[in-house]
Amino acid sequence: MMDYEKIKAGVQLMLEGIGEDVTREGLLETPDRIARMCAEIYGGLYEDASVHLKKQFTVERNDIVVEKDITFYSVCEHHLLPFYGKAHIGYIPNGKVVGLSKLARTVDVFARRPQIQEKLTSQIADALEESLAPQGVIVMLEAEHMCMTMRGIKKPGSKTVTMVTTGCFENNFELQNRFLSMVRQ
Ligand SMILES: Nc1nc2c(ncn2[C@@H]2O[C@H](COP(=O)(O)OP(=O)(O)OP(=O)(O)O)[C@@H](O)[C@H]2O)c(=O)[nH]1
Ligand SMILES: [Zn+2]
Repeated sequence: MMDYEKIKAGVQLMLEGIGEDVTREGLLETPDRIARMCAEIYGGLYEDASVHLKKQFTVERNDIVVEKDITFYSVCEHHLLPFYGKAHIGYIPNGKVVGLSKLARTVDVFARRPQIQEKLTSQIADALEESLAPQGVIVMLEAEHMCMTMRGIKKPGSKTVTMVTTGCFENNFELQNRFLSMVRQ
């Protein structure tokens, strides 16, 4: 599990490093606050998506399922700054579906870790692929990276869009376009 004492010591060192007075009132509890926050924003490190995807329902028809505009917050592993936006997930079942909330839970399991957007996108797709064995999965993420906006190149409003396809969505542009038009509706 997470080592709160290490996190607190690290935060204290960083504050000292930037020249802050760690004994002033406003900062006194900050290492502890950040340790508690880490449990929340990096809690996905201790979660297994397959637990959420275990319960499945049988369906008679294998029509496309799309869950779109799933808000997510993650942290870029290069700068530890937030990136956040919307996840859109589509799949074509193979006789089984999962509860809709479980798609959003799967996004959270992988978003709540130090991440890069490409890996987050493929981890979501792989988890669905493995647990559900559908005919195909498509995952698209659109996000703003604070390391691109508040520092460095400073390009507010720029969006990073990533997409991963598996199975029947791979190289099938008609199916991909169907998903995209449902997402854009
Ligand atoms: N591929 C990818 N890159 C990311 C993501 N989040 C942040 N980055 C980039 O990671 C790169 C790290 O580059 P470095 O050159 O090592 O770091 P840096 O000097 O801080 O880079 P600048 O942001 O250009 O100032 C930057 O180009 C970031 O824009 C992500 O989710 N995916
Ligand atoms: Zn970054």
